[in-house]
Amino acid sequence: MLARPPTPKADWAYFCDIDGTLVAFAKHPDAVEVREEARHVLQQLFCVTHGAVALVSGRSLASIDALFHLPFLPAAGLHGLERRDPDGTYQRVIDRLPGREQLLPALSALAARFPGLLLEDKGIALALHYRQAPRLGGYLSHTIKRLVAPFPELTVLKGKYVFELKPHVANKGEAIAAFMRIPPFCGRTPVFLGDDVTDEYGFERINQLGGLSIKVGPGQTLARYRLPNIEAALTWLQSLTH
Ligand SMILES: O=P(O)(O)OC[C@H]1O[C@H](O[C@H]2O[C@H](CO)[C@@H](O)[C@H](O)[C@H]2O)[C@H](O)[C@@H](O)[C@@H]1O
Ligand SMILES: [Mg+2]
Repeated sequence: MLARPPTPKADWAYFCDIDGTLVAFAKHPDAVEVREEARHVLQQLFCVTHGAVALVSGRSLASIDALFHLPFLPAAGLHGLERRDPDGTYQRVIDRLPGREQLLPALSALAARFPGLLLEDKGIALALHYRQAPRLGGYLSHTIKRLVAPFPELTVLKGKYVFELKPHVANKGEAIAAFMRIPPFCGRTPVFLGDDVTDEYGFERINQLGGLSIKVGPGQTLARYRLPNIEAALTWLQSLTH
């Protein structure tokens, strides 16, 4: 049983996952609703911490900006493959997805074959969603394993009703570590809130850095603290800004 995290402090650095942590799941990636409360809490955190807050997501930066409309906010997209630093500089760890020419048509064909599957083309990462066809999980796992076998540079992340294919050169933990090397993050205690298996890289790195790893929702985790749901995560973050 994991404890609730202690009261947040203004001199910590805050890293937040998006889907399942700040925003409730929807049937389609574009159908999520970002509550004004979530935008507000990020803006307030940004002010109170003098900019030491970043979103760390599997979504692309373009998708993050389309959802939150906070283009000044530091963010890591695509599980750390791309980053917007506090000075606004855009960084990409890699320019192309190895095997994209083979994988995109193969996954498109798969998505076209089964109703309920959705292929999200994120450029240097691909996500095959099966939230609306959950019984296909086992079959997709085998099929995708076979498709990526010729590309050892790739990792398959199994998220919530999604298989994400990405180069293994980056992950959320490395993205957090990169932010922690630069102002205004450096020298602070890092905090990371996440809900999914893909956030475990972040929790592991936060633990190494002596920070606070916070799992939002149920499930096995390396995180040292837990908050039961999105509501509790927002309330916890808000308690710093009041
Ligand atoms: O790292 P996160 O910020 O949690 O993003 C993870 C993935 O989130 C999105 O997919 C998930 O949310 C969708 C909308 O609720 C849902 O339909 C899907 O089943 C979930 O897996 C996003 O589409 C992905 O690109 C992110 O990697
Ligand atoms: Mg998430």
